[in-house]
Amino acid sequence: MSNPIFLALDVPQIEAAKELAGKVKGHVGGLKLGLEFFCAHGHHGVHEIAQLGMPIFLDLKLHDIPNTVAGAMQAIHVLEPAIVTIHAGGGRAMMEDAKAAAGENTKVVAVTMLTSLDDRDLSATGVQGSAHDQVMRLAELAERSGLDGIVCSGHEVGAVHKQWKHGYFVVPGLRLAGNSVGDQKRVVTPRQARDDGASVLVIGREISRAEDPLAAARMIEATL
Ligand SMILES: O=C(O)c1cc(=O)[nH]c(=O)n1[C@@H]1O[C@H](COP(=O)(O)O)[C@@H](O)[C@H]1O
Repeated sequence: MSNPIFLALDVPQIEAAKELAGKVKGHVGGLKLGLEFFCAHGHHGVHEIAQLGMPIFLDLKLHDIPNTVAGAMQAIHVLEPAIVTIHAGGGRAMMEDAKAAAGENTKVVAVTMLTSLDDRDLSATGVQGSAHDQVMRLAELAERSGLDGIVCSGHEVGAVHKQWKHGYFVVPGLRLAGNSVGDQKRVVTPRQARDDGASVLVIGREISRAEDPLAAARMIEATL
């Protein structure tokens, strides 16, 4: 089984990102480049990181009208990302058009409810019900829209996996027991997420902010 860990390279400098990725090479299965990195370095930055030879997860969380999101997907086609994120809240037509515009080797996954939000945050946006209900609802919509999978927290991945047998499930918000959660609210351990059916484990600060990132990556790998 391939290593499910994707390291979130949430740093604005290319050299720092390369150095961090180089340190943990062989102990993570891929690299995630998000808004911070992409806004700073765009295609050039992605090419630089892709040279390290690991699968690239382009976490752009696209959310706009269908035509605009499809155009953005076409514009990143050339980068051949293994995974791209869009927001499920953009609705069915947006998700369908995003998938149609993506390269055939790119998995398009929809963010359901960010792991930094809890039930109270959801209610403050005017949405009724729990985080669990919201994730299940949006997962069903993403499946019907023809996407490859979703992004959700480890609190929901077990239930989503039962409902969507062959889905591809990306789980961030992962912490080792007792570690600081920071801005995350729906958190589980990497092992728990894996056992409950996560396909990809997104890990950022547990590795990137560790005194010894290689030791941290190896330790997390060993828990799986
Ligand atoms: O799409 C994501 O990757 C994502 C979705 C989500 O709901 N929560 C979430 O934390 N993420 C990303 O996962 C990473 C988590 O970082 P750490 O909390 O440092 O492990 C960040 O790069 C976030 O942008």
